[in-house]
Amino acid sequence: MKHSLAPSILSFDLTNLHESVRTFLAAGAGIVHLDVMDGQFVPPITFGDSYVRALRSIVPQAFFEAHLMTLSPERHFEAFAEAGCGRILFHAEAGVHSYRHCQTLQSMGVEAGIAINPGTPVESVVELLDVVSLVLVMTVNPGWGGQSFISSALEKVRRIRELRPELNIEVDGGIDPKTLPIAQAAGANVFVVGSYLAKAPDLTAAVRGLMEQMG
Ligand SMILES: O=C(CO)[C@@H](O)[C@H](O)COP(=O)(O)O
Repeated sequence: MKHSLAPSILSFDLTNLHESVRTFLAAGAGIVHLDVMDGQFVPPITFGDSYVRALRSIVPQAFFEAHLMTLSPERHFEAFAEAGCGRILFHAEAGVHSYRHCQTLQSMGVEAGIAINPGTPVESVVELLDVVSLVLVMTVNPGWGGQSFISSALEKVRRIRELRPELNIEVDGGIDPKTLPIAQAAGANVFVVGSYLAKAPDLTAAVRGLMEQMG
């Protein structure tokens, strides 16, 4: 099982974002995690596909994943795929046709990921496990960086890992050197990290430190 670090750009200084992205990729982080918020599924609004396209022109080889915290996520699949996202995650809570949406992403040649909020049970995604490449277990309420890790979400990670030993399980929210090993022990193998890296005095050292912990 491959372990990956996915820095979220949400909390980085936007005036210097391109340098931060270059730095964390050069330090070994394998995924650029893009938190797309629409002001409806969650209160804040972040950015859209044109922003992702601009970022991609700076690091054209990087693997981009879009985490759509939007209502009607399917409306945005094409735009984010064309902007260069190799994986698109959407929320199980955002609609009633998740299975079809996963099939749509597969037919577009894009990896599908399904995300669940802290209050959403594993049962809501069990029927999707054959059509996703990743399940994202939120370890904070979606919408903001810098929140505290919700440890009760780990039981969901354990249960999904039992059901699917080979599936990618990503955790997102409050991940830092203290919580990463706990999430990893529960069975997570992809780690979204926002504010810990954004605040790090030495970004390269912080990425390398987390990667060493991942082993
Ligand atoms: O999706 C989200 C928030 O909705 C996350 O990606 C957070 O942005 C992670 O940030 P930290 O909790 O690591 O600060």
